[in-house]
Amino acid sequence: MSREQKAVERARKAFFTGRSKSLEYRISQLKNLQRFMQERQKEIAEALKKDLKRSEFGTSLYETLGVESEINLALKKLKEWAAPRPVNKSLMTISDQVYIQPEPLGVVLIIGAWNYPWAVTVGPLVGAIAAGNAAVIKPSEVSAHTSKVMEEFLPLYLDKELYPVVTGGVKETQELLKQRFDHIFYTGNGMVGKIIMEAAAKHLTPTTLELGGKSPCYIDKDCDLTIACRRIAWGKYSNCGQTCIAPDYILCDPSIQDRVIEEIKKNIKEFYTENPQKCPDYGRIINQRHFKRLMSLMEGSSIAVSGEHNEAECYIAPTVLRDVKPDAKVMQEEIFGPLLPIVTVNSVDEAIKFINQRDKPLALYIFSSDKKVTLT
Ligand SMILES: NC(=O)c1ccc[n+]([C@@H]2O[C@H](COP(=O)([O-])OP(=O)(O)OC[C@H]3O[C@@H](n4cnc5c(N)ncnc54)[C@H](O)[C@@H]3O)[C@@H](O)[C@H]2O)c1
Ligand SMILES: CCCCCCC=O
Repeated sequence: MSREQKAVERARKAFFTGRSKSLEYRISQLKNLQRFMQERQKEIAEALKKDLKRSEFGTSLYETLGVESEINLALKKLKEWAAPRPVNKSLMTISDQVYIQPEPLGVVLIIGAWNYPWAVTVGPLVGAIAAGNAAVIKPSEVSAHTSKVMEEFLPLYLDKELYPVVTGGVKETQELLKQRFDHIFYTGNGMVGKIIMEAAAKHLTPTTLELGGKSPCYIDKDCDLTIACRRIAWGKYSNCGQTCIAPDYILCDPSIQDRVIEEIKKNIKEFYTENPQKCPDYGRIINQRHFKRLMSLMEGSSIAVSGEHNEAECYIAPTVLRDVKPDAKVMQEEIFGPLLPIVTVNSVDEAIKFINQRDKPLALYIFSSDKKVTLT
C-alpha cells in the first residue's frame, strides 16, 4: 500500500471514530491551528523568504492575517453554523419535525498552489476542520520550503490521523487522486484542474476548483489616471505579479498610453525604489522554469519600463510593455509575473469586443468616470 493510500485510509478510520464531529473537538483543533500560526511565525516567514523572497510584512499581510481571521471567524460562528436550521413544512412533511442538520462530508483532499501557499492550503483547512471533516493536506512541491514547514510542524499541533500532510509532486498527487474522497478542494492552474476533475469524476466526488486566467484592465480616457495606475501597479507587482487576480494587461486609448506608462513608472519607484532588486518589499519569481517562461513571453515586445532581470536570482523587475499587438506571445496565456502589456484600443466598444472575443476574465478592472461603462 502506498504512503498516500495509507494516509487516506488512516484519515477515514479516524473520521469513522466520530471524534472530528464533536464541536468541542473541532474548536480544540482550530485553537491548536491558531497556536501553530502564532508560535511558528518565524518558521513560516523564513520559508516564504526562501521560496518567494516574501518580506515579513508581506507574510503577515498576504498569508497569516487572513488564515488567522478565518480561524477567529470559525471559532465565533461554529455553533451557529453547526446548528439545525428551520425549514417550512409542506404537505409531505406536515406531521413531521423538519429541519436541516449540517453534517461533515467525510474525508476531504486539499491540494494547494505555491503563490500564497498558506492562504490557499491552510485557509481551506480551517473550513474543513470547522465543518467536522478529516482532511488530507497536499501542499505544493513548488514552494518547497513552505511545504517542509507544513510537513514538519503541523502534526505537532493537529490530530495527525485526521489531518495528515502528504508532501511530494505530480506522482504523489496522482496517487492521492486515485483514492476516494468526499470533496476535493484544488487551487492551481486550469490544465491540472481538468486532471483533478477527471479523477474526481471516477468516484463522483464534488470538487471546488480555484483556478487562474486572464484579468484585463480597461482605462477610460476621462478617468482619474493617477488613481487607476496606482491601483494597477499595486495589484500587478505585489508578489511579483504571481497572484491569481493580478491585472494581466491594460487596454487604453492611444492618446493616454504615455501618461499611463509615466504614472505606473512613478508608482513602481515609490513602492520599490529606483532599484527594486535591492528593495526588501519586492519578491522573486518562484523558480527558473517560471523565470524562463516569463523571459520568453517578453520576446519581441517593446519595453517601456525596465525589463531588467537576473536569472541566478530569479529576478524580473516591474516591467511595462507598450504598443503590444493582440497576437503577441505575452497576450496568449495568463502572465503570472511582473510583465504589464499595454494594448491600445480606440473606444470602449473596441475594448469590450477585444475582451469578450478572447478571454473569459477571472477578474476585470474597469477605470472610468462614466458609471455606465461596464463590460458585461
Ligand atoms: N483562484 C484562486 O484562488 C487561485 C489562487 C492561487 C493560484 N491560482 C492559480 O494557480 C495557478 C498557479 O499555480 P500552479 O498551478 O502553478 O501551482 P502548482 O504547480 O503548485 O500546482 C498546484 C497543485 O497541483 C499539483 N499538480 C501539479 N501538476 C499535477 C498533475 N499533472 N497531476 C496532479 N496534480 C498536479 C501540485 O502538486 C500542486 O499541489 C495560476 O494559474 C493561478 O492563477 C488561483
Ligand atoms: C491575500 C491572500 C491572497 C490570495 C490570493 C489568491 C490568488 O492568488
